[in-house]
Amino acid sequence: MTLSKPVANDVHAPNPNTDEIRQQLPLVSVRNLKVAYNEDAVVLDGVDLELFPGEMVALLGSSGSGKSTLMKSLTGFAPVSGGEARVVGFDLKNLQRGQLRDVRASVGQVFQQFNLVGRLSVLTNVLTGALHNAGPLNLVGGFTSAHRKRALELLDRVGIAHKAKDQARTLSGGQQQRVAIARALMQSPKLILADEPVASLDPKMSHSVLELLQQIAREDGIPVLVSLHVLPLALQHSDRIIGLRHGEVLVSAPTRQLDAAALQPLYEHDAEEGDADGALAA
Ligand SMILES: Nc1ncnc2c1ncn2[C@@H]1O[C@H](COP(=O)(O)OP(=O)(O)OP(=O)(O)O)[C@@H](O)[C@H]1O
Repeated sequence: MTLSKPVANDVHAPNPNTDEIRQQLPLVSVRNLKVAYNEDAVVLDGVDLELFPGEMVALLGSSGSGKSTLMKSLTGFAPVSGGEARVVGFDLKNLQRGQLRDVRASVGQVFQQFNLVGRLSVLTNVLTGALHNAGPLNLVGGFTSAHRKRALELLDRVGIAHKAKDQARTLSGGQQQRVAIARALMQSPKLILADEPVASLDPKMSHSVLELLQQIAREDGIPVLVSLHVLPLALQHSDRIIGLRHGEVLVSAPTRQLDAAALQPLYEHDAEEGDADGALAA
């Protein structure tokens, strides 16, 4: 059985829209960001990041460099201790009452461990994505036929409509990640954050899931920020790469200008921990 859906445009070719993309307003604009959990735990310092509609941006860095923290700061799960952070039109340092909920409703999230409810059907898992925007719905009979139609369309788009009635826990890892992506799309997100979405998948599935995210970025105009540990995957599946080292941006460039050697400094001095070797593996 193959999980690969035909890709409408060639995601292996350089994004033809790269120059036009950067003439639009960014959906994420972070300047001089500092994240400190406390005085002794400054995790990010002086980080700049912009995400534009339609681009897939890979976030690289060795373990502990701050990738997850940067993603968490964009949805208020890590504190913006200094600098500026604007996300989908909201100033995270000056949110009005209720606006944090609005930010989170606008940001689809995909995780390494999929975070599905295993005993529920695939369809119900996708439907839960609608809860972000839908007020007091509940899982039992609370969804409209329009919700169900949309969820089925999304399952078809990610290539697993035939699994809609199956329990989520019976699916393979690659299939579960596709369900998680469909659930994120059910939110009608303005931005997608994917924190190590392929770390639990084999190489073939990893390519397949990253192709899907790239396709969504391009076709829907949604920026996708994806953290990765494997450089060849980042080089193949992103328009731009941001590299963190000890909480600071060391690399920020279009992917076409980079190669493995240019990214190596992100992992230097960590070799004894095995991080560089792991990152360079295909
Ligand atoms: N809630 C917290 N309180 C204090 N320190 C934290 C907290 N969360 C993370 N950190 C610290 O922040 C640093 C960066 O962690 P983070 O999880 O962002 O790194 P990462 O690059 O995502 O790592 P990995 O690739 O291993 O997931 C680490 O030193 C970590 O111990």
